[in-house]
Amino acid sequence: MADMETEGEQLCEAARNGDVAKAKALIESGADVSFFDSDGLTPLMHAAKLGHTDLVKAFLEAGAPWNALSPSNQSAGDFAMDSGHQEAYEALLNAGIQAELILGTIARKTKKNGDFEGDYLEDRVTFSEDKLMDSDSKAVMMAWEKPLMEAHAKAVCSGVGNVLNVGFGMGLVDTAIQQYGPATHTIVEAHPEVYARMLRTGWDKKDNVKIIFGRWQDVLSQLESYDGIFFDTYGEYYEDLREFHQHLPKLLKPGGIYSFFNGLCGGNAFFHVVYCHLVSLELENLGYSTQLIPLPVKDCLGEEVWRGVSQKYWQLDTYYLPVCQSIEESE
Ligand SMILES: C[S@@+](CC[C@H](N)C(=O)[O-])C[C@H]1O[C@@H](n2cnc3c(N)ncnc32)[C@H](O)[C@@H]1O
Repeated sequence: MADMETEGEQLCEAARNGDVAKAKALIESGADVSFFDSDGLTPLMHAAKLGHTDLVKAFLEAGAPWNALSPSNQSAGDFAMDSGHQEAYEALLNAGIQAELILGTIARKTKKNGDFEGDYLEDRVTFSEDKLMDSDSKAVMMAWEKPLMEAHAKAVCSGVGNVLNVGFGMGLVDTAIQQYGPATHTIVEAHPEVYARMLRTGWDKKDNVKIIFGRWQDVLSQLESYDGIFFDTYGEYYEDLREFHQHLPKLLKPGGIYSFFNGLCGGNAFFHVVYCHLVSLELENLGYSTQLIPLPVKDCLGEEVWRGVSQKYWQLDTYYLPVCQSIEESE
């Protein structure tokens, strides 16, 4: 045990010194590449912090976890990114994308807005002026997202015509979509209380609105094809988003625009970058190009926003709004 610890410490030291030969010798003699030192840092984090790319690669090849987190919730990729070590950053980014393509260890196992037990659709929800919460005080939707929802609406309504939104929440995106006067505006919503509130507030009375109550997975046969589609559900996994994407060729008209709430790994800057790449790659394989439009969100996200909410689902300064369209048409 003591030996393992000493070897681990030595590996961290070799990482800090950029000593590739020493690090390789230690790894060969059985030193643990996933060792955390007394500061809670791994050899990979030390190497990334100081931009020792050869070591970053050697540790990754030896099986060091790319997604280990320091006590301040930073991964090796965050350290490389923050210190401006481009090469080390790219090596970590590639490792992250490859690992997630195969294993999906992060976002595939976390639901939107955090990991939680139970079925959200059977829970009670509470509405207040600035948020919609589930029974665990986790935010389903919050008013700070209004400018983002307006930007999403603008993107998916750029050609107006027929628009589809999946997930009503607080109706922010739908209110914005209405302002563009689409010919038809279809809304899919699965939560009975959210649906009841839609009826109470007259959404079913709007001329161009068609509400489909149910999980999108269960009502696909009632959907048509659309000029603009927005997707923003809650209590679902990354796998559900991927599954929705499989239906895009049927749901999106030629020339149509698709966008989704990009909250992927919103608690960690590097993981977020990995997932932005991953989702873009997966969409590309389906024939769609993805443009990520940066929108600053720091100013609308003071600490007070999260009062009473049990989990901050977004902690980054910039939101990357995805705008997807068929590769053929975007060329
Ligand atoms: C984050 S909110 C949407 C917020 C919305 N974009 C807005 O602007 O207010 C997610 C919504 O998706 C709904 N939802 C969750 N799972 C769903 C599913 N499988 N199918 C349809 N709606 C779903 C939730 O009940 C919730 O109303």
